[in-house]
Amino acid sequence: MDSLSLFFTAALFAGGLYWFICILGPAEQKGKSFTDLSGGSISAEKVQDNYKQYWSFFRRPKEIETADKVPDFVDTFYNLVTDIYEWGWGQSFHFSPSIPGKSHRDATRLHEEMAVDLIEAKSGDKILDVGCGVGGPMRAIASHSRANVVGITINEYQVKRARLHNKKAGLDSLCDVVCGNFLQMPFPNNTFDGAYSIEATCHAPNLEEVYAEIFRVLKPGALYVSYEWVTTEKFKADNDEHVEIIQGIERGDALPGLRSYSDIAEAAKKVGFEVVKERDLAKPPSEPWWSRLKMGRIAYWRNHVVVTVLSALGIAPKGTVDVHEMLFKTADFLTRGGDSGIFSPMHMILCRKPDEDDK
Ligand SMILES: C=C(CC[C@@H](C)[C@H]1CC[C@H]2C3=CC[C@H]4[C@H](C)[C@@H](O)CC[C@]4(C)[C@H]3CC[C@]12C)C(C)C
Ligand SMILES: C[S@@+](CC[C@H](N)C(=O)[O-])C[C@H]1O[C@@H](n2cnc3c(N)ncnc32)[C@H](O)[C@@H]1O
Repeated sequence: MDSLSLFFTAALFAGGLYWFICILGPAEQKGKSFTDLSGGSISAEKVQDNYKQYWSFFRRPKEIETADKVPDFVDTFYNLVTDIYEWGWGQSFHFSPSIPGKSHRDATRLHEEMAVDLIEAKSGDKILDVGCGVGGPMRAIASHSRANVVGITINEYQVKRARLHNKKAGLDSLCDVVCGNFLQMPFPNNTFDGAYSIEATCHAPNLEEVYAEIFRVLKPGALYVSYEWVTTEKFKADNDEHVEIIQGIERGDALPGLRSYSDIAEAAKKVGFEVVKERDLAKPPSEPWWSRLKMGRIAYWRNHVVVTVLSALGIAPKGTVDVHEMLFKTADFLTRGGDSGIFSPMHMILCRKPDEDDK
């Protein structure tokens, strides 16, 4: 080959590689590059073992009897997936209805702002984010309302990431993050002027327990909104395909058993909340929340190749390929859950803690 052909072949190869890695598919990002995918707080050599432990625990969620072990395994799950989520999805770990003509980023922000508008948060208020991830929603909500937001997550690595992002965004004076279990929160009674949880309380083995804890830390009269993962009225427990989809979602998302939409308000009322509003935000006229998952499919293949190469080169921990493959399959179950209408990740409930004099 003469040097000119060699030059053009190399240029073509480099261009193709650049297109494959950097341009193809949604590069949501980020702050997280594919070259620094880690196992969160788990050391690189233990990622594969932790993945195996996670998998054997959540493989049959309906059979989980030791509810007290769930938070630890959820913590392991987030060590395994946090970097991949940030890399392939962004800093907000939740879905939102698609909005024609708007980007995913804008649709995500509007879904987050709706939560804070529902709880009427305003400048100077102290608001709790229950299960805050790396703080995408917290930052959007703090800049929209100028309220002070305190987030809690079980995962120490997410605390580190969230604090870093808060600082970079210049929002660290409004946003604070603590590591802890939302079933036993390190806050005194009657601390917060409002609270929200976005696709997080689905990890609680018992919804009443987490709602009771949120009720305890809210001031009387304060509002709480939650976007819950639920099976809808279309889910039929005697339909094998429905069961397969729901189990697939539970396994790939660290859920100790999905709840029915009809259990949500019941749990809220049991702990003392007054239910102000309840609505499945996935229902028409909302556009499908799962179209973003469907559209990303080619990029997931690209990501799979990238992760496999990085893992073979020892840049990403061994086990990252397994975790990525699990997420790949989960995306399919979630899409089928959306297409069939048997599952919603945004069943919204707005509650109020009654005023002292309402008693
Ligand atoms: C609320 C929860 C998480 C919801 C979503 C943020 C995540 C659910 C499934 C995740 C993903 C699936 C496929 C991945 C893809 C294979 C990879 O290449 C890039 C990242 C994904 C798109 C990843 C991103 C986050 C999700 C959409 C649960 C846990 C309660
Ligand atoms: C899917 S993520 C959603 C994060 C965030 N709400 C968002 O939308 O970006 C779920 C979050 O719940 C947190 N979580 C799950 N179980 C928890 C527990 N027992 N205590 C505290 N946080 C928990 C996880 O650590 C994670 O941050």
